[in-house]
Amino acid sequence: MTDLYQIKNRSKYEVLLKQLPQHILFSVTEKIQRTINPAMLFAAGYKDFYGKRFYWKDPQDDLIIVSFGHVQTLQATQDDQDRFSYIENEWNQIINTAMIKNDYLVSGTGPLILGGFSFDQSTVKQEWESFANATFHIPQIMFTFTQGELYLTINLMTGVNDIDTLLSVEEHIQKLLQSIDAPQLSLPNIVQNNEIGADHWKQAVQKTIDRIRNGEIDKVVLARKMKIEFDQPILSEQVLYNLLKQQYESYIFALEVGNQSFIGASPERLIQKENEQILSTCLAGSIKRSQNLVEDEKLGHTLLQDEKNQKEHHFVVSMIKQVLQPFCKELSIPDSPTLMKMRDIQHLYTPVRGEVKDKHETIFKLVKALHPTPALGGIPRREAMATICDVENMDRGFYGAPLGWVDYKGNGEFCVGIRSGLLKENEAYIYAGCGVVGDSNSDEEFKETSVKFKPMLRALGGNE
Ligand SMILES: C=C(O[C@H]1C=CC=C(C(=O)O)[C@@H]1O)C(=O)O
Repeated sequence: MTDLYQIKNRSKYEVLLKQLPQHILFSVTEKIQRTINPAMLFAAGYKDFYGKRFYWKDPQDDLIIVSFGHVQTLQATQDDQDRFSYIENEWNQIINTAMIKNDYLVSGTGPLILGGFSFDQSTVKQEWESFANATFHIPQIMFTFTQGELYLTINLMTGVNDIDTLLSVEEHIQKLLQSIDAPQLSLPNIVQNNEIGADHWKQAVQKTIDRIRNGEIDKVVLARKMKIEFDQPILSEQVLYNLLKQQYESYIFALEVGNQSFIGASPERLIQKENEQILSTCLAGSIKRSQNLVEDEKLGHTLLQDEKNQKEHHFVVSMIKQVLQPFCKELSIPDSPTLMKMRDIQHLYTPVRGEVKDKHETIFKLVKALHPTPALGGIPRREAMATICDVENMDRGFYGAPLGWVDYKGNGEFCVGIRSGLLKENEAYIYAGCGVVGDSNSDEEFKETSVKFKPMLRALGGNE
């Protein structure tokens, strides 16, 4: 049993809160001396915060964020609005009047917004009914695991009963810390497993190859989905535990919105910004892995030499370079890609580093300019998006979309939400796509998407 948790300086904050006007974000950050397993902490929030939890881990485990509750939701719902600028403006307005108590100059602490943008501004939401074109939350309670330390940020929007609110937040934290325990991990049983419209999808790929060969477009990324049904509701923590065990070299995320949860293990960074420094990733071009070391190396070598995959990759590198150049004093991009090896698949990988001209430029601007890169959309962007809309016959929702966090200085990080799925009570939808170019073959692309389903299928307890 842990000792009782108390907010440091609570009485000081109570005095302060009495003086603050209403509708102001009040945020305090403290360092706490406890050893906590982040996934168990996430699970401990099931009772009080189901539907309002968030989990984020970057590939190196440099930063892990676990949050509970929402003090404010920022959503873009209109189809004709610039959702990136809208969220940026809303967040700036909140920050401009906020009272922030954070003595630590540590990235990922203090008030943040957590969430993401949908892949496109689709009006048909299909299974994604709880997710808007942009869905971000300011959490009420947020734990940040970074640089070997643990930070706790508490947020509240000032109103009428702030002292009571602060007390109830303290109680919630106590309860969370006391209920950290190994959670019930056995997954529900799969009763049905359905690759939706497999034949239709292959035809769509062929149609796209024809358009590319006709010279209408250069590259389009096409995706498909599977629906998995369980005999009982499936919970974020059950899947999260498996992803953390099986895909630890990835970004691992879970964003709960009511009874839906967007969850995944993505190897792809869209953009990271910390003051002047930015980092983006070109990831495109894939081949399976082999258990046999020699065979696996051969596969990697084949991928590095393969013209079709090189072409797919090159479209991404040149677009990211073109988009980031105007923002940067300098950009550093290796001349040729290397391999990124994940458990089931290997990719061509090129990191892009830069130093921005204006350190106050927010990450929103970079996300807006980059999304979707040709690793998820295509070239030219507008025509590729129209093709996706025309032939894919599904709503991508948050699949393939920017997901991450932004702090009160405009810094943050977004991954690309691939190798992911949507949990919705007894159902899960999982998504996978691949780059189509002129020399693609629809059967081969189908096989590639089957490999890309594997991480989520395994985490859901399915046969891979
Ligand atoms: C669209 C996906 O992967 C992208 C990222 C890496 C490699 C890709 C490829 O080789 O096609 C895709 O561009 C997905 O996993 O659903």
